[in-house]
Amino acid sequence: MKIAVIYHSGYGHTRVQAEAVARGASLPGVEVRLVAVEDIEAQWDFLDAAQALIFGTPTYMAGPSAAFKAFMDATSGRWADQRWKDKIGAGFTNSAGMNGDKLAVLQMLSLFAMQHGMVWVGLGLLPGNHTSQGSPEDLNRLAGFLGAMAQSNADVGPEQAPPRADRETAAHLGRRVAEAALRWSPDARAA
Ligand SMILES: Cc1cc2nc3c(=O)[nH]c(=O)nc-3n(C[C@H](O)[C@H](O)[C@H](O)COP(=O)(O)O)c2cc1C
Repeated sequence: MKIAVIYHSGYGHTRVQAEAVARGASLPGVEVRLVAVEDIEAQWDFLDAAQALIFGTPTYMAGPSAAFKAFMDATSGRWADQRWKDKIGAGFTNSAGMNGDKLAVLQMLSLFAMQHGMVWVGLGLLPGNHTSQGSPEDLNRLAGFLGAMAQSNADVGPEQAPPRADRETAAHLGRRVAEAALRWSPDARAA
């Protein structure tokens, strides 16, 4: 079972989120590879062989970063022959605003996966921090559903942001994708 976490991070915050996704996806029998889009040329074979692809980008100007969009565009040959059809897909994004238009990015990532004929796995968590009993320490404190959201204060580095709740939310997504891929794979069904 192979899972690739493909991400871009301009200043390191989304890399922290990507590492948390990879940690969560690292179940027994699962090989997880973190792939920065800068290194994509050496990783296409791994992506093609993977059962699940998890996409992550910072939210820049209400969309994915230009570097991540360049990766998306570079997959058009694979789209044309639907080489990634039926792989599991999921997504995450990080930005400075609590909202910051992160949903627009998750929508774009999910549509990207749909164009490839993939099977999208959402976060699968109820919202945290949305009642008087809630706390910013809650999982899914940003109340995303389509994927994992994280928020990083704009004046601190990746050693401080995104905070633990968002890192654990990211790990939850990674674990959920790995579990879904294990259920979905024909090899797992035969076992
Ligand atoms: C060009 C640019 C555009 C940005 N646009 C947004 C935005 O639309 N919404 C938001 O909340 N934050 C925005 N930010 C803040 C980043 O999303 C935030 O700093 C994030 O943590 C950067 O992640 P990174 O360190 O992985 O690059 C923007 C930052 C940059 C550099």
